[in-house]
Amino acid sequence: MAPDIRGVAVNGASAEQAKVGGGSSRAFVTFLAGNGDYVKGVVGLAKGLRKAKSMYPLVVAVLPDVPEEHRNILNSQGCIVREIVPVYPPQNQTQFAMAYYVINYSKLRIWEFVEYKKMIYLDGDIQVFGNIDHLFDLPDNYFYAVMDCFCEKTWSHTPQYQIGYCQQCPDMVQWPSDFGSKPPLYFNAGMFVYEPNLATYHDLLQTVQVTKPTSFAEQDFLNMYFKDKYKPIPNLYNLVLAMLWRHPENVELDKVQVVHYCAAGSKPWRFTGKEENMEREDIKTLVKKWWDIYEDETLDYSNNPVNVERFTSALLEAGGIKFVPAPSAA
Ligand SMILES: O=c1ccn([C@@H]2O[C@H](COP(=O)(O)OP(=O)(O)O[C@H]3O[C@H](CO)[C@H](O)[C@H](O)[C@H]3O)[C@@H](O)[C@H]2O)c(=O)[nH]1
Ligand SMILES: O[C@H]1[C@H](O)[C@@H](O)[C@H](O)[C@@H](O)[C@H]1O
Ligand SMILES: [Mn+2]
Repeated sequence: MAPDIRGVAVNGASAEQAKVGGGSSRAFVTFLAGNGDYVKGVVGLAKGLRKAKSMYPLVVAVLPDVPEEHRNILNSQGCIVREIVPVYPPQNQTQFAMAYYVINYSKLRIWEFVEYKKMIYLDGDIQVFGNIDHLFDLPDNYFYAVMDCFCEKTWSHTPQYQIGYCQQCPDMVQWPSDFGSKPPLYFNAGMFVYEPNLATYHDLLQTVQVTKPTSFAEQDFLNMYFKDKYKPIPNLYNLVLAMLWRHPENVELDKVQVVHYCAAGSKPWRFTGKEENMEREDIKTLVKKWWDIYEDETLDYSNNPVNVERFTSALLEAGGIKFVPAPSAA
């Protein structure tokens, strides 16, 4: 049987580097909480990354309330399961845009994964339809993510929504001068490229404890914290579905690599088609594409010895050894 090398740093970070940070390896990372159906999203994502022939593993940061059974499913799909301790924001009367957003503060723990030099965070309700490994090559020391859209009802508590201003079409409605300065560019925190770092990690945790929680929870917090390091990347790396009806002129659907099923009613594993906009053909097609990956048994980790070969190859090459795969028995 092929060795299980999922936990091994693909690009050769040493144990010492792993302890202090600055490791040289790369991985995708997602977040999972609770015993509900988001585990399906993560399984879909693991299979999508495999279909896209990504070189890098998927780490799943799980809260203690994720049941053993779900962790086993993730392991059997080749994921690296890492338990994290929940992070709670300071007590407050905040109304989150969605009540469960409070758990997302725990995402801050992923800055602690310093055995990886660079990581790409993806929400569990994201699917990749193309290989995005090249994003790991973006210059270091920035925070890369896609600009959000302010047009959905989840934004109705904000001045942006109330005056109809969206950074996706900044010239349509001018920012009124008596509203103070225009807000800085704001990213959707369902996908981002970042570098784990212990100093940043401790500072994030300290800062969050003295920051008033706001409606988009850690997404608002990360926007505030990284505002000087943020570099927008094209929306084909995180298509927030509402863009399809709010800003179709900014979407080139055939080029989209990463789809974020975040619009109300769009989670593929719960899809009924009944909610507003969910009857659209483009939405139904994207939901079907998610299911095609989720149900494709050839994408299961157990059916992918090639996957193990690819990791082995990357590992050996990092050590200067050329890997020659054994001829297939078929
Ligand atoms: O019961 C749950 C709920 C959420 N999640 C995880 O938390 C992520 C965020 O939740 P959603 O994807 O449902 O939320 P949205 O896409 O609407 O949220 C957006 O705003 C949030 C504000 O907290 C986060 O920043 C999130 O990453 C960003 O995409 C999920 O993908 C999933 O990875 C779970 O594991 N279990
Ligand atoms: O994080 C949120 C969430 O993903 C919502 O579904 C979307 O309407 C918002 O634009 C975004 O900021
Ligand atoms: Mn999401």
